[in-house]
Amino acid sequence: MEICRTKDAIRAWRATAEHVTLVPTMGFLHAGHLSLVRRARAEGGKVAVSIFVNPTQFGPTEDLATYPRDEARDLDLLRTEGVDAVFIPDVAEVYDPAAQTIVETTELAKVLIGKLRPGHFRGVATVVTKLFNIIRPDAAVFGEKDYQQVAVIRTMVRDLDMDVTIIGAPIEREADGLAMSSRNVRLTPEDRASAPILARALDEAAVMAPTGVTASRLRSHVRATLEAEPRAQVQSVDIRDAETLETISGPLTRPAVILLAVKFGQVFLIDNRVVTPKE
Ligand SMILES: Nc1ncnc2c1ncn2[C@@H]1O[C@H](COP(=O)(O)OP(=O)(O)OP(=O)(O)O)[C@@H](O)[C@H]1O
Ligand SMILES: CC(C)(CO)[C@@H](O)C(=O)[O-]
Ligand code: BAL
Repeated sequence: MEICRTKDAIRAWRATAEHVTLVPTMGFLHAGHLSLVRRARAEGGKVAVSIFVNPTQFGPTEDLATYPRDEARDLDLLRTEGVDAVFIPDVAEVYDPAAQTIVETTELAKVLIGKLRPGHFRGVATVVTKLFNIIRPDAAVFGEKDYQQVAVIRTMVRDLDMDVTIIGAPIEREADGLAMSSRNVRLTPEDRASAPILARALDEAAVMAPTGVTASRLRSHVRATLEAEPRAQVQSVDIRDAETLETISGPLTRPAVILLAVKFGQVFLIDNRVVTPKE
């Protein structure tokens, strides 16, 4: 496995590969990330993984300083997975302090998580553009746990005519349903025990969705389920068109996605589920 810390090094590796699928990550890898690596492997060709905790997608009061990191363990896991190259630059390698250019999906960046984390999707779109320009992958895999992030990337690629195929990969969960996340390790034991409430609320919603329930009734039910858990600080519960992320009112007529953001202490967790109405 080639470990590349500079743009020049990963570009030199790229020049030796015919077809490359990239898995962008912020490290502290878990089975969710490894499922993306396997999805990338299924494309054929070479697999590259980037590990970069991108400062521009964190707000000033967010957890950049405490974001979990373990480079040696990450590299071991990727080696075991048979990854061909890892791009693991430091901040100075990625960002020129004199840079002026940003990439932003103007509407999508403002709603849902974008409202809770202003500037977040500008940071994501900009760094993913840079990663695409540096590595020039044919395809890139993103997890559907970050549902809005996948929508932002797809929109950016379409709007800017980027020649990269975007692949969404399903959410990997712990045995009790909690969506895997690097941030889960920062939950206290009590919060960890309560956190599967997100998945339970989504499971209940999936059962209710085909009964002809309205979007607002479904949303209230999910919110009430979450609020019944005293440790959960509910940040947002949204029901949107699964394809366009537009708001929905009245009975569900098309697949909808339920998007949750909940804090436990200082730990920000997200989860989502696509539900289908009655046939
Ligand atoms: N449970 C999961 N199942 C599938 N994909 C996942 C899962 N968790 C993260 N990913 C995907 O892995 C990629 C890298 O994500 P990232 O490194 O931010 O990990 P994370 O676990 O989501 O961390 P965070 O604590 O920031 O939420 C993203 O495309 C993300 O959607
Ligand atoms: C796509 C990404 C690697 C960009 O920093 C990040 O947002 C993530 O890990 O999901
Ligand atoms: N997976 C999303 C990265 C972040 O929370 O900043």
